[in-house]
Amino acid sequence: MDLSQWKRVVIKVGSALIAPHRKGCSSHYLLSIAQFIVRLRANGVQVVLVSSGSVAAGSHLFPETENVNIALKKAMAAAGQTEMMATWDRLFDFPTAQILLTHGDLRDRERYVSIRDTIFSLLDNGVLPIINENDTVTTDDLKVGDNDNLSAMVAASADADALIICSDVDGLYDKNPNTHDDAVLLPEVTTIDSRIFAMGGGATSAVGTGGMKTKIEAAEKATSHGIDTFIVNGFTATTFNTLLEGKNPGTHFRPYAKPMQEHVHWMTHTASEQGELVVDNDFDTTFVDGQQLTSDEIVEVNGSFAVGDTILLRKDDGTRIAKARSNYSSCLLSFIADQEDREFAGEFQNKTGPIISKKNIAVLEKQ
Ligand SMILES: Nc1ncnc2c1ncn2[C@@H]1O[C@H](COP(=O)(O)OP(=O)(O)O)[C@@H](O)[C@H]1O
Ligand SMILES: N[C@@H](CCC(=O)OP(=O)(O)O)C(=O)O
Repeated sequence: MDLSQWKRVVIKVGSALIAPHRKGCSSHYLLSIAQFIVRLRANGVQVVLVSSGSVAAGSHLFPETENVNIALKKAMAAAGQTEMMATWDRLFDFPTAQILLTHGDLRDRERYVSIRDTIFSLLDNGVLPIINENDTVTTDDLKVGDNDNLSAMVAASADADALIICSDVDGLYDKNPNTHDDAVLLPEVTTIDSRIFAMGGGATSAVGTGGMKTKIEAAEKATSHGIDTFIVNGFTATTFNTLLEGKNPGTHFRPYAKPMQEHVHWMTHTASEQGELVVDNDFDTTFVDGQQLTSDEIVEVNGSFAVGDTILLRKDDGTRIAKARSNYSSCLLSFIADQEDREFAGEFQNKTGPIISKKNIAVLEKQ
């Protein structure tokens, strides 16, 4: 871990640190995080903050504690968000900016690029971006659902060197330390595999979302982009002094030695498929030597997608092969795949170009 190499860092702060008693925001734990941000910036490191806590911060404004439905949670988020932003803003003597996002924004390539450009413009002008999910407008289909995964998507979009997830525990343990006295902390994780995923349970606090499961998912997203990822305890000020000394105070997930290319990473970890192409079971999945998918190999076109949308390629037996950018709409693909005259279909495709281009294919490793 070499802090002097960090140019850009994303720090994610969990709800328990923002509103520990659900009586509005408290700056109690945020002070040491704010000091850490100030020190990093003084050392020339650009910082992006992903802050949870709008629901936890706003809940005290609503007397209803039983039957908290989705509409009420959204109202808490709307009210808590301003309180949370005001609390952060008071802690800094430089400007802050609020960015509220949904998965619908991040999975759209144009909007994703626009978000990235905005983050860079803010950073280049000394403004601290503070990001949260736009809870009031999300639907099941549109939301990321937890800020751990959101912070990893943000870290990838901002091309960060490190992602620091500040939580209410010291890091990843081999089992939940809140329910197992014999749980052991893992200081370092080099490979995120099913064994690591099996360790991560859900949240046990009243305010957290996702627990360790979503933090491990976030670490997988970030490390595959080449980003050093840490889960640390945000309750203790020593955490941040240790980080500034270049030491790891929690769990360090090592980045991939060979990170994915940027657009392949986005397709794999951020974009969600708008439809799917089902291909023959004997389809060669290596995509080598300029080999191209032809309409002859398409068994079925599912869903409705436009040119440029991300689609899933899967075999007839259900095996997920790859995510790719479609150069054809679902209508056009159905049309050529349904042609009985295969020569016409072949010629049509030769003239129109490849259905998917090699540079826009993200092969899914876990098949
Ligand atoms: N293997 C594990 N190691 C550490 N914490 C775990 C583990 N499994 C589940 N957890 C739970 O994850 C919680 C942290 O996640 P969460 O409550 O979502 O916090 P945050 O608000 O910081 O995102 C811990 O308090 C703990 O209860
Ligand atoms: N967007 C939500 C936070 C969701 C979330 O992931 O919370 P946490 O597990 O505390 O990071 C909010 O602001 O309340």
